[in-house]
Amino acid sequence: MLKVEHISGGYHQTPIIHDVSFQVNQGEFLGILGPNGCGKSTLIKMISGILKPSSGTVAIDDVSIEKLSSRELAKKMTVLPQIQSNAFSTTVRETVEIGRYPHQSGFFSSWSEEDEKAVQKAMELTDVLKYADKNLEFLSGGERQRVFIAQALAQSSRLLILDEPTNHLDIAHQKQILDMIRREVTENGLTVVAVFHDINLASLYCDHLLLMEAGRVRAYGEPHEVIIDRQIMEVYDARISTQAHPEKPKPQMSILPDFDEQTKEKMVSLSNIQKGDDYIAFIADFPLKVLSSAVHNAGLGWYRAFINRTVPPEYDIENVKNEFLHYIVHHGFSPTNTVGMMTAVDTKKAVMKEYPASFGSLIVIVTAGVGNAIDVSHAYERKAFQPIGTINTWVVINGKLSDEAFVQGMMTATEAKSKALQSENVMDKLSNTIATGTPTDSLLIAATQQGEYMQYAGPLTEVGKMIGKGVYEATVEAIQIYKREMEQ
Ligand SMILES: Nc1ncnc2c1ncn2[C@@H]1O[C@H](COP(=O)(O)OP(=O)(O)OP(=O)(O)O)[C@@H](O)[C@H]1O
Repeated sequence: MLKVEHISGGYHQTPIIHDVSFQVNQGEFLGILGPNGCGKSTLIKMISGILKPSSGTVAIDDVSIEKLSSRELAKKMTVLPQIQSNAFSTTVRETVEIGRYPHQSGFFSSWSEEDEKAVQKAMELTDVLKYADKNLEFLSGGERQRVFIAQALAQSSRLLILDEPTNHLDIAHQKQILDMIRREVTENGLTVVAVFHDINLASLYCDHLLLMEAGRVRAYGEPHEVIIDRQIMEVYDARISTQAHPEKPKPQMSILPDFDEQTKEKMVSLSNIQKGDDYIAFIADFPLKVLSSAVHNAGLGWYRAFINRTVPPEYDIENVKNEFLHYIVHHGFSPTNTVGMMTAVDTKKAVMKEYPASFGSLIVIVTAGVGNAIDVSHAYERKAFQPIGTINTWVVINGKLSDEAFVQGMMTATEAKSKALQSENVMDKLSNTIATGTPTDSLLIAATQQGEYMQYAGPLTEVGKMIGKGVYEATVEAIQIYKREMEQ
């Protein structure tokens, strides 16, 4: 559809673009990224015929744009430049109607039903119909932006070139406009080239990305091939870190700030533990990075408090999310800053241990109910699910863990827990084999993310050794407490 081959050029004698080539097929969305002044807008001007390259060619459907008249070009390609916030004296409808000019012929108005429909549809898609008769000067920057997007859509060409289409827009309208453009791309074969400053939006909505650096192509490919930590950091000269998007296979990045408000390293200890009537809590005065399989706020996040509460055996598990939220609020914890777990055993009997270590220290807190322990390798033989009986394990580390260390820490802790069940001869009553856990065990690994950096937490690392020893010893003790209770 659009083929750019070896274009170079700039303004007067100043070269800006150097040997840029790429191709966009029909029904594809290409995002152009790059730092301020790298030449994105200049490239857009060259693609759209506003600025002539000193060498190289731009072709649409294999026809060089130089061979097309401006009206022919406008029918094939719509260009929405960066919007300037000048005063405008036209109405929204009149502005959108301008998009239909390439379709008009002769001196006399040839406004057709098709023109009318295109204008109406464009205003509907961009949510500006409600301002149709308002003057542009009375609209906000974001509302105006949507009017110009409507104008571009009304032009009904098959190729849309947009320079920062979503700046000025709030997140709801960014999403609405980009969802709408994406739908036109996927369902109706529209081809789009757009400049983005927001790397995450570009990753989310584009099929391919072109990353520019000083007028050249630094990287081109699918978002995962372009949004790579080191590459983005080098091109933008800013520290970032990439993560998975929660729903789509499109990498997202976070800015890593270079300021540090904290002067003194903060530590946690067993003194951070508080016991309530029916819960045990670990409360820090700063957030810890946490990976957990809790009931409330599971997954990876930053939290200041963890609670493990006792619930009665007849607890209604169906309503657990809502009920737990109410419990947290009712007990004065912040619902967005607290991780919550539950157990049928008495949390006052939780085993709490602290281990000094070369990297800082490690705290382990375990509650164990093993009445319905199972051997995971025989679990497939079971039908009924008995939710009562849980081993809840917290491992809190004074140290800084990498993501892989968090995952390895979970593995190390799980292995240590299973070994404790083996040592204590806890049986799966159905298979009559040694149990490995219970059906509802929860695990939490938390780290202060200060002090020594630890890349790994496997069994033979310093932190892994302490996790193995601590979780094993605490779980053995918790099982022994449980057994004694059962005997009484
Ligand atoms: N009309 C012009 N005449 C001369 N130089 C220009 C002109 N327009 C832009 N430039 C220069 O060309 C270079 C690239 O500008 P361009 O606007 O293409 O960058 P950009 O990547 O779009 O930047 P931004 O992210 O800030 O919008 C800059 O150094 C700029 O000063």
